Amino acid sequence: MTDLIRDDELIGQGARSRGSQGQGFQGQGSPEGLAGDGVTAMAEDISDGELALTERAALRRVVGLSTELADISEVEYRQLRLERVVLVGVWTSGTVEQADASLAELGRLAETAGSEVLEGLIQRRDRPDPATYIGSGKVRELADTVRANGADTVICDGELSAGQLRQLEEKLKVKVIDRTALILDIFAQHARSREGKAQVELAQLQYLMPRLRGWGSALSRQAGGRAGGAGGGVGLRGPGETKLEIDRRRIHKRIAKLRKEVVGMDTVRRTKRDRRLANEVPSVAIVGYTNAGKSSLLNAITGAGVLVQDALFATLDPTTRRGVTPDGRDYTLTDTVGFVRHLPHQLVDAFRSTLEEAVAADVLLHVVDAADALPEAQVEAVREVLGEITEGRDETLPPELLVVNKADAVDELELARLRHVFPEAIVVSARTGTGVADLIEAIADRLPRPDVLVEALLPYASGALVARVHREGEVLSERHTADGTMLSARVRPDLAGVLAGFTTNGTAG
Ligand SMILES: Nc1nc2c(ncn2[C@@H]2O[C@H](COP(=O)(O)OP(=O)(O)OP(=O)(O)O)[C@@H](O)[C@H]2O)c(=O)[nH]1
Ligand SMILES: [Mg+2]
Repeated sequence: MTDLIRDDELIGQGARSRGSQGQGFQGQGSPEGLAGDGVTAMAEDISDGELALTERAALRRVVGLSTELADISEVEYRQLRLERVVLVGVWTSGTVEQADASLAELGRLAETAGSEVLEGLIQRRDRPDPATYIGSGKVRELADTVRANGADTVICDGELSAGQLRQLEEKLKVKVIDRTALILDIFAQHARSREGKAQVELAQLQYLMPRLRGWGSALSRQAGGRAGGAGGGVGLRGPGETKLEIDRRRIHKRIAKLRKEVVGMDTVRRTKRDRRLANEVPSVAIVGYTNAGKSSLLNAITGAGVLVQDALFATLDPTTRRGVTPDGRDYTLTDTVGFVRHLPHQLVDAFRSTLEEAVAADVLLHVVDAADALPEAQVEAVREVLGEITEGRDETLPPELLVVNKADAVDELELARLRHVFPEAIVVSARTGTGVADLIEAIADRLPRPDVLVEALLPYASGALVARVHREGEVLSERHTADGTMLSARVRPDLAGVLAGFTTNGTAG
């Protein structure tokens, strides 16, 4: 970011100055910035299931290098190839802080997608201009900013129509994408599982359908237009330019096929889940805003090595790990894809099955980032999407356990404020471990209790069964007698059935 541009209507976004808690634009390792702090921070424990972003980014970079610019050095390449973007937002309602935070977030999203953010502009308007998103007079100022900074892409903080995108591109002579395309692009880069990839492609095609005619044409006329070619750059990866050119019917067909695939994969996952449910292992789902520290908390609670990165949408595939309560009961803990303000509805639809799984858990662990500029807005955005998922169904959301994370990253004053705003929340730091023990207790408290009271005398030869009662049930008393272990416990019906085989005199019934 360079200087602010300020006048009555066009308000510069001094995003760098907002970066005190690592929420600004600087220092966040973008996928291209391979030596960035985010990347090194996660280097130690990456589970097999989720290979590092580093690897994906590296691959992407090498591909570009070999196909386009094989004869120049990597540094030169990166300067040429990295999108240099200018952000622009229309501020229609809310406070100036909210408008700033939205654009700062757009900047982090852009960096996550591998772009370099040069400048951010916000225009105060009652509503976006139907033709050019920002007012036509301001388009010229934006064009000047673009030229002055040598930018090659403009990213708009909203969802634009095909007409708006086309007109802006014609006037600005650079590629124009919107927030939705950017988020879809990040998802396309990050999706790893077959299901995740299908879900993202589906969402991208649904986004592209109404925009097929026109958008991008302004640029393809330009010599070396960046919207075309291999990879297409930010906002145009995934289905990409070649698929843009196939006709609607074929896209429709592809969408139908993907839908079917997603449904099929959903069935597989449901079966797995049902198997878990049949075992009646209680489940906890971690939900929350992207980068709130969900994966870090999963690691802190279970000791798992799930990918953690200071990048948005590091996690796209739900990961399930085993957790144990302090009194030894098992439960499952599932990490989920993060939420973001204005999560494209195409993505909500595409990820519905994944999110539904979270919503079917016994407890929702809702993680909020204390160090965010607007933690309350994070909570609101997450609850909104969760509400959308259960909308029109008689299913209700599981009880929510709100967790304020990154307590180490804010001062006492802000912590006190958050405690006041969210009196029910548990305040933790996944990084230092503060509060994690309390959190584990709180989870244990909220898990459904096994409800069949049994007394059984288990012969010493049945040590494995004793261990199982400890793991799955709640042991009320345990005595070692001459005949075996005398247990009084609350267990779930299936285990009660097994234990019914043992009378209190220790013989199998
Ligand atoms: N200071 C501080 N940083 C934290 C804490 N917990 C997580 N972080 C950092 O926050 C960033 C995001 O953490 P993740 O666990 O990947 O967050 P996430 O919610 O899983 O993010 P996505 O999967 O991208 O949605 C990483 O850089 C973490 O190191 C904490 O308690 N304190
Ligand atoms: Mg994560």
